[in-house]
Amino acid sequence: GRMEPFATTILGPDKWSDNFPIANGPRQSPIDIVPGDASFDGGLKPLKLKYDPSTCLEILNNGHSFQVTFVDDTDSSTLTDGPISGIYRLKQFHFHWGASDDKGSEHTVAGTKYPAELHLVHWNTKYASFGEAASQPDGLAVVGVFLKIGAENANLQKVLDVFDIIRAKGKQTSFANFDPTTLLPGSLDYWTYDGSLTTPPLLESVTWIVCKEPISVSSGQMAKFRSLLFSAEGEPECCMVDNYRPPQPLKGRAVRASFK
Ligand SMILES: CCOC(=O)CCc1ccc(S(N)(=O)=O)cc1
Ligand SMILES: [Zn+2]
Repeated sequence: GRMEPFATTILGPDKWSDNFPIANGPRQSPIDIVPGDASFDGGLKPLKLKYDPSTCLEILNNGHSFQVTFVDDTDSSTLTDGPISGIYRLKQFHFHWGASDDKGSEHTVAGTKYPAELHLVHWNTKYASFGEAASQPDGLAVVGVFLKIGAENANLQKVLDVFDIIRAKGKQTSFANFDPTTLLPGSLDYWTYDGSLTTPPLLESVTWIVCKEPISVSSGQMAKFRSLLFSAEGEPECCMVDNYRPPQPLKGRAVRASFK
């Protein structure tokens, strides 16, 4: 059946290349972002994120993270400008996190790991669907936002409050009228580079847009993330933690900065 990318009992990131040889490809994600090596590009536009909360549909535990999915049959929730051209539609957002506050993000900044990282996944409407876009070099655009330990995040809490319903793999529940804009940092300064999905199928179709400024999360809220399970009901309980892929080789790619 479908491979569980992170479940410790099966295959961790080091084994993915057996089934997905692209794991050793030229544009894999995540990467370590070295600010001093990023080149400022004055041609990069500000990100334009326009989200309609009424497109928010449900929240589910898919066995390797939890994700909030959106209705994407119209241009109601979109990403435009920034480093991309055209219109990309929001499909879902999800997170990656660690077993403790000293790790959990996928991208790192000069080697610094954050306790978690938010991914807002968008697909290029020049293609017919997410699935088709996911196989194209310009098919997807993912906005990454780091989470840093600090004040409790009231907007994030709205998501954490339904965790008891989706604790086990395969559980889902309706989740309406959530505005993902409330999870964005004050500044939308970003780094951008050409990369991939960070979990199988690891397709090299993602324009990565990583925000420089983190949002806050309290240590107690991080503990709530860790109450989710990789395992399904009736299976031995396996805490959903460390569902992040470590940084991958840059292989000559340029990382551009939208800011000086
Ligand atoms: C074509 C089927 O492909 C999928 O379902 C990929 C889902 C998927 C979406 C986003 C990401 S991430 N962490 O790179 O933002 C990984 C995997
Ligand atoms: Zn992700």
